[in-house]
Amino acid sequence: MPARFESKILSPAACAAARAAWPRPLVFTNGVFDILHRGHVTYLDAAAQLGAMLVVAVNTDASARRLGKGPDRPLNSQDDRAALLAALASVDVVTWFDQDTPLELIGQLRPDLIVKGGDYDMDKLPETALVRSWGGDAVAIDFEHDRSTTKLVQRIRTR
Ligand SMILES: Nc1ncnc2c1ncn2[C@@H]1O[C@H](COP(=O)(O)OP(=O)(O)OP(=O)(O)O)[C@@H](O)[C@H]1O
Ligand SMILES: O=P(O)(O)O[C@@H]1O[C@H]([C@H](O)CO)[C@@H](O)[C@H](O)[C@@H]1O
Repeated sequence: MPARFESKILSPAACAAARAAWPRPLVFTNGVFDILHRGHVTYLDAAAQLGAMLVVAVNTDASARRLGKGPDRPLNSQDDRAALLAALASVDVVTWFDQDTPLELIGQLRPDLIVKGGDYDMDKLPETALVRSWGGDAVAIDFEHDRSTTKLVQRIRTR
């Protein structure tokens, strides 16, 4: 019996087909989310409160590997990373992208707001100009918890 949250995980094509019926404002965020931590779930809850629906896009394993976060990263597969995100009450839909950036997917879904954590300067992201081109906006949510997957991996490795 699949867990109820599995139905939140949609392909990019399914998202593009469904988006016209989605409530607005539509909030979009993306990331690798390799080992989910308190910083992730806190910013995702804040992102969800900025609109009517939150879509989270994860990098495929191949895309994540090209980011250079570490030779053995991601540790968790795309499917597992998507499942953990889908299990969160603040997340309405999880999808994925195989490119180096979510630019193409954002162009297909046309969200009203794109969100990242406070480690990003949104004005430097190409996706910001894209979302602003149709009147949307881009915000970075300040960290409330000093966590990172890399730090967790390092702690596990040096125990
Ligand atoms: N401590 C944190 N608080 C709030 N948001 C965060 C935090 N860490 C990462 N984020 C955000 O979570 C999303 C996913 O980031 P990512 O998967 O790179 O997390 P990470 O912990 O930084 O991982 P890594 O250490 O592997 O880079 C991004 O939008 C990022 O801005
Ligand atoms: O988990 P991360 O490293 O925050 O996710 C990356 O975010 C990048 C960001 O959106 C700037 O474009 C993105 O390009 C990259 O593909 C990862 O999702």
